[in-house]
Amino acid sequence: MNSTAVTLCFLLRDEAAGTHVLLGTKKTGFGVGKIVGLGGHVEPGESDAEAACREVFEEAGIVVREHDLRVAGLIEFVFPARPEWNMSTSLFTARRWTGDPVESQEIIPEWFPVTSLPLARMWQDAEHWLPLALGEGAVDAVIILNDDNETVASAEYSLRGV
Ligand SMILES: Nc1[nH]c(=O)nc2c1ncn2[C@H]1C[C@H](O)[C@@H](COP(=O)(O)OP(=O)(O)OP(=O)(O)O)O1
Repeated sequence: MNSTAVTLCFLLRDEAAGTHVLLGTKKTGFGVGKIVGLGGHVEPGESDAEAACREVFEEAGIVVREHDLRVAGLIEFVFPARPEWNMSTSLFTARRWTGDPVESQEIIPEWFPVTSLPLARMWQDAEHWLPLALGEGAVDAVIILNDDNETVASAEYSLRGV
């Protein structure tokens, strides 16, 4: 499958009210208007982990070190009607970082309880894989979108390391 390498990185913070995850409203580009994870394209010569750290800094001003990333899985997003949008997406979580989230040109960052994710405002497929990726293991998934490039035609996933 010819797909673009991208990353998503989910910062997790334990509070009295429970664990929260940093997501953000996309202001530009792919998925504009949706609440998404922080992340983006892996540049040539970069590892997935390097790209995740760079994107978190560019999109929210937060410094995450590679050794504080936990591998949370791999998702193939398949857009049969727009194969040029196909993405192979490395997922990470992190519980240690430096700084407070700041709005960037791309993202308005916001914390959400992991037990109350804003799924209605996210990509429709997120309900299938995001709760699993934020858990203890790692999720491997293949999400095939319908020709509207929004709704889910099929979602197959399995859990690693639980
Ligand atoms: N079906 C889907 N569900 C989802 O939750 N996230 C998806 C998705 N398909 C793609 N993504 C994510 C993966 C990746 O982090 C992001 C696309 O990368 P970017 O945010 O970098 O896109 P942009 O077009 O804004 O690119 P840049 O101009 O390079 O920033 O969209």
